[in-house]
Amino acid sequence: MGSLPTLSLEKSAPITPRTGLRAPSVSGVPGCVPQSLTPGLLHSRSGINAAGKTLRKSVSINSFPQPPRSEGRISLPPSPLSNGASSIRKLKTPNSPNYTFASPIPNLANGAGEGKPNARPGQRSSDGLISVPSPAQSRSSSAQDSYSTSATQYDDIGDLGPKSGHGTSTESGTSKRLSKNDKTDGKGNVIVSVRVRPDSTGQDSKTESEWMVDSRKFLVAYRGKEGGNYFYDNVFSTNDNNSKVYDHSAKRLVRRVMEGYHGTVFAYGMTGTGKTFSMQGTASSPGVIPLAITDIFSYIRETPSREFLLRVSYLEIYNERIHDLLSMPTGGGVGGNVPQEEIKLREDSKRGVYASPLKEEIVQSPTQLLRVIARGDQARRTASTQFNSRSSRSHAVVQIIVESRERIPGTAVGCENKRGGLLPGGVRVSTLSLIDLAGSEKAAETKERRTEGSHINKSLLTLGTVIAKLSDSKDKDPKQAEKDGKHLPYRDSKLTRLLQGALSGDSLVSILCTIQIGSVGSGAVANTHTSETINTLKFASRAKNNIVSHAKRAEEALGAGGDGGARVLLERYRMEILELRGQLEAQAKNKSEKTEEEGRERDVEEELAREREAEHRHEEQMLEMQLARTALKERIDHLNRLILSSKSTGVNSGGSYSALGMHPRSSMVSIRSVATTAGGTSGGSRPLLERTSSAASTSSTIGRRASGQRLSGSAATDVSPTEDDDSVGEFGDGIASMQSQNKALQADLADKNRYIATLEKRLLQARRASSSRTSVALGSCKGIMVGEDHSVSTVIREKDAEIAELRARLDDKDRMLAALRSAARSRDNADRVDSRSSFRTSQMLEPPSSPPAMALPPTPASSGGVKSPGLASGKRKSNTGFPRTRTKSVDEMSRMLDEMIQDRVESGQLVRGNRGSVRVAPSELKPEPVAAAAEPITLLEPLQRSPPIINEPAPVSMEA
Ligand SMILES: Nc1ncnc2c1ncn2[C@@H]1O[C@H](COP(=O)(O)OP(=O)(O)OP(=O)(O)O)[C@@H](O)[C@H]1O
Repeated sequence: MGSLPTLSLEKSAPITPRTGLRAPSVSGVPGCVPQSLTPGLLHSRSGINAAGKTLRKSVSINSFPQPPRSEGRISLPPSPLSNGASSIRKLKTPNSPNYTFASPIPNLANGAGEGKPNARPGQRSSDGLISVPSPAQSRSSSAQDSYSTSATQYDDIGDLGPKSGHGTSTESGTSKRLSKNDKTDGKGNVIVSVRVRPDSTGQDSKTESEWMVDSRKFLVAYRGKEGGNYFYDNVFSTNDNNSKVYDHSAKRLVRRVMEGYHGTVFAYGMTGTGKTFSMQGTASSPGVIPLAITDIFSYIRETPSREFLLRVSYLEIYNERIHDLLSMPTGGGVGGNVPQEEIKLREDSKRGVYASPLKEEIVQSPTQLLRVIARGDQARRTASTQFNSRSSRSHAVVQIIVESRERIPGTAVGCENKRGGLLPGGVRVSTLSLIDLAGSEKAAETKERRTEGSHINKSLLTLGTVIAKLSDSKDKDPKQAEKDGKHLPYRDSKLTRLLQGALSGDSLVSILCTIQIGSVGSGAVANTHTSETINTLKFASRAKNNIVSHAKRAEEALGAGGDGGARVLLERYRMEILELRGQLEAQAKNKSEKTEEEGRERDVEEELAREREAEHRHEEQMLEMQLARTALKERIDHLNRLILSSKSTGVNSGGSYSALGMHPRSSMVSIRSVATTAGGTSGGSRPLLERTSSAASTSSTIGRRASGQRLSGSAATDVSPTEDDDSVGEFGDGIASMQSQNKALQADLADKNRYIATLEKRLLQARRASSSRTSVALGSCKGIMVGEDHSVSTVIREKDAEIAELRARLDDKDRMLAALRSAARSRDNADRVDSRSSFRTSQMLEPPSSPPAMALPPTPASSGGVKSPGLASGKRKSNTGFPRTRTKSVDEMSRMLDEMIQDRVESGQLVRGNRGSVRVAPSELKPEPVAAAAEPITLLEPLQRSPPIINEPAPVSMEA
């Protein structure tokens, strides 16, 4: 109209954020019976209808107050709702002969026919529903009070209930039905509904008498100035609740969106007429958005043959700027915004026009989706206006993007075929846009409201203009018309730009226009209200007439490539899942291989360690055995020498004196070997060495010839066995030699005991170590150490046997030693007797001039009967420092002894050997003393490893 009325506006309250779904400010609507229009009652009643009562819906056009002129008033842009009248044909007034209020609707005043008019096929029942059975596939919504009756039809839907007879007509007085071409020209894809909001005051109003709302005829009629009949796809009376509105205007569209079509539902109307109430509803009466969400998830549940992925975005266009409501802090409101990256509208050949960058949240449940939307509602701008204390000051657009893909039977996530991870058919993407437009308003008090109103009105005006121009190109493809130079001003506002796809035919469209025809206050306000209502009705009519939708099912995007494909999250996620699964499998494979390799390495290392340990143990055992064997061998040699020495003592003594020269040497050898063998393990090494020197000194004491040579260093060991044979006792001092011999033997005995103790100790240690290792080995590695354990135990047994044997030999030696001591004592006694007699004899006889050759050992020094220099000169000096007088008497005694021996040889009592040795003649042998010594020799026979020293077969003879 171009002029704005001067209105007495309420003071605008500051803009506050919404709190989600709002409770209705008007109660008493549910439960009301549908209005019915009875001509007789048109002028009698108004306001909210009560149960069982009819409503007056029209008043006399003459009583309607004229709107005030607006000259010189606020220069807000003209309301688009009042600006499009010129572009459409004028409605006929109620005076038109075709317009009648005398509809064949039964009088419901008596209640007889309440809700049950004489329904004819194809006509609505009293509640406004078409009496057509629901199609078989029609699903009942899970929302309360949902209906299963189809509300409209779409171009490719042959199975939906026919409703084509109830279209729209703006021809006054003519209930023009949709032509049969509606189905083919795409009009069936556009649903236009009008909802009448109940009067908030409940007061009678003259304006109501001028209106007639017949939901059964889909008619809104105005009898005032510029009056006419308006037919739509749906007309919802004040009694119709949100559920019914949804079922008839959006339910089918939502289903089609789930099947792959794009769908747009938007609410249009003057401020405060119930757009937000219809779109959002309340907790007790959910609106289009929550009911659509419920149906979306119901559809997903009922369609196991496909898999779905849902994303949601929420934006608002406020003052011609796009804001992302999901990225804004809740409760921000105007002035409380944090700076956002500017969101621009872009166009894509596959996506059409879209806002970017825009946050999209993936949702998996109705509750989650509702929470996301409620969060966006919190951030949406609202303010108090003249007609609405919580007026939406922006256009709000909820977009639910539905991705779906056919699911191959038997394949769940993770069981995809290996053919590149793609399933036949690809992914289908469709979008459901649910738009709550800001309400147009005529004037505003504050500058802020005026600015908002200016932008709101401008965008709504552009929307009206676009729709009006669509009429001119409705016989053409809108895109083709665009090419032909038919300019459609989509770009003149963000709203029309965003709705371009829907308006140009790519989408199924459902437009819900809200009006209020009740009392709205003063006459001026009422006039404005009526004007806006008429403009809304005209907008709805134009939309129904002009928008032609050629919506087609969205193509399925194959793969993740391309512009469209890149946006298909379902496919991207699938590819990502496949990729991640591949990585996981590769990692698991690597891990298992690594584990196996580590296990193998560990096994090899353990095996090596075991081998090393076994080798080490074996070496230790070998070393111990070697040591023990060496010690035993040397000990055995030593014992053998001792035995032989004792034997040779008996043999070489010739019944007189033992050849003690053997003892020092044997002792030295054995002691040295023991010391060497025992090494550091024996604490007795020092005493043994000391013993060596003492033995040497003892030897030197009793040594007769060149004892310095014999006792010096290794010379002792250089003495050949031949020499031993002839090394008879050369000392005349039998007492000293026997004592020395006894001492040496005792020392040897002590050494022997010590050595055996050491051996036992070592064997014990070896046994312990072996047993502990064996037990460990058996515990950790059964069966592996059995052989070793067996060998170790064998060794231990052998050692035990050797020890037992050694002990037996030791006992033998002890016995032999006792026998020797006994023999020595007997000999001492005999020697003392002989010495005394010899001394007496020497006093009576002249000593011989030459030493007896027979008694000398066949040493190099004495071989050939040559006297030693010492002996010859009579100046031999003992190494041990014996007094010369003593040496001399010994010499004399020896000489005498030699003479005596010579005498006995001559008398046949003694027999001289080939090499100068003497022995008792067989006839003179006395068997008893030999037994003690002979037995050990026999016992020790197995130990003799060196050849016997005794060359002569003569038995051992020891004088008692
Ligand atoms: N059909 C209805 N039944 C009951 N109450 C209604 C109905 N329609 C709207 N109302 C109430 O009217 C008031 C205004 O409604 P609503 O905010 O939905 O209007 P609007 O068209 O969205 O206004 P605006 O454009 O200013 O945002 C709310 O309190 C709402 O509860």
